[in-house]
Amino acid sequence: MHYYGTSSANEKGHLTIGEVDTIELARQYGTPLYVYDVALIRERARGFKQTFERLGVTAQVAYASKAFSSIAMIQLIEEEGLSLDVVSGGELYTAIKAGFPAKRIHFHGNNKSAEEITMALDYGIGCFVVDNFHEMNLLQSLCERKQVKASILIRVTPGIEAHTHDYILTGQEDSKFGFDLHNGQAQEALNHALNNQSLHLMGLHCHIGSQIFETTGFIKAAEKMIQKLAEWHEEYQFTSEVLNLGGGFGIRYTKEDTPIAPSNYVEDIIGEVKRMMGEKGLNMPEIWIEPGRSLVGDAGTTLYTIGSTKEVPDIRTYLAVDGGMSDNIRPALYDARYEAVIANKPEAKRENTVSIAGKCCESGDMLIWDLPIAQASPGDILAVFCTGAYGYAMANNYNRIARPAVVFVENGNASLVIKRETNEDLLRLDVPLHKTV
Ligand SMILES: Cc1ncc(COP(=O)(O)O)c(C=O)c1O
Ligand SMILES: N[C@@H](CCCC[NH3+])C(=O)O
Repeated sequence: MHYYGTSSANEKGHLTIGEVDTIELARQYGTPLYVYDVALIRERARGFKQTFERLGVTAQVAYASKAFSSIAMIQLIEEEGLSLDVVSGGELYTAIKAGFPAKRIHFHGNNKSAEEITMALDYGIGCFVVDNFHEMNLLQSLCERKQVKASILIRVTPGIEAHTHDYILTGQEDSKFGFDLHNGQAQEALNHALNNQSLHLMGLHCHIGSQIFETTGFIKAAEKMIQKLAEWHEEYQFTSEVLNLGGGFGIRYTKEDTPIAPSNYVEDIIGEVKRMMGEKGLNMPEIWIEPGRSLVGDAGTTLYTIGSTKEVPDIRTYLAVDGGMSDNIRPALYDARYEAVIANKPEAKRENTVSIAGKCCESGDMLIWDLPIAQASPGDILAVFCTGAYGYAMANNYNRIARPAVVFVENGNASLVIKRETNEDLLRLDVPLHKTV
């Protein structure tokens, strides 16, 4: 049994997180329920920050809030002194409502609308990560109209094939994101930005993908960007104030996953960046990174109540829970793997093998195939680990299933940070037939 963060078993033999009994949580808040181990999020945040401090490198660690965004989550990130990456008007609005300092917000996205850009300019955010020429022109004209100047990074695709699922690859040449670094697009973007009074070009950004275990891809991407920076320094006297290396650091979901510690990712990559910048005779820029999954992924656990069972003789046993692809679409979307235990007896011998089915009307709604598990009965609580990133964030109302609640636990206390949706909530945007609005 692999216990993450502050997880443990108490004297009743129940799984605890943040010194709170998960069975009590299930009873009090209902299931499905996302439970976040706040101490583990703090530990991860501090780990990233302190590594940069130890290396003597000026840095911004921007939490990629797409992994999990809520008012409380953003406030926690602010408490830990990180910056924030947002990718939509909704994430930006959440951040502002959470009281997050606009100057430490970086705005991403491959198709930001005029409304979103206007909103970001009005809030006075710190940086736009410009993805394409359409956005560059739009941003420029909106800045001119408002008589303001925007700080920008240019997002480049360095042509790196990281080893991860195809759907979460982003740095390869054939990608919808960013300016190609090698076919002249990035240079054209640089020229455009440098010749524009409304834009202040701070540097380059790249993000090669997600759930990556090796540092080689990050280092190769950095090498390609540094090579370009050296060429542009010579040709345009352009000095990059910032080099943003994106996020993508992998985490352990199952025993097959072998990530390195977050601090080691940073040490390895930054060591090489320093060396390469020195080799090219360039000043070390401020380094920005954007971890999402590695800050919150293993801090999240989903609690479900076990319901029906179906035996397919000589083939398998299906055990159904009261959630599924509506609260965790990752197995269906990426063939993602998870581990789980029965939370009321995490230490019990796992002598059975079952497959955990969701309750959606979809054969593909399977959370875990062939899970070794203790004897389970209806009413037992199943805890699925590592659902903290892209779990709630990608939750949906398929089959009109209401989205679960989210609680934060820390030092023996639990607090509700997102309420459970109700059936009434599901109707709040509906307009009855023949009624005009
Ligand atoms: C631009 C960018 N930055 C950061 C992230 C966060 O990635 P992860 O959650 O893998 O750290 C993503 C998502 O892959 C991204 O697209
Ligand atoms: N949502 C994806 C990762 C995409 C990250 C955003 N660029 C996942 O669950 O793994």
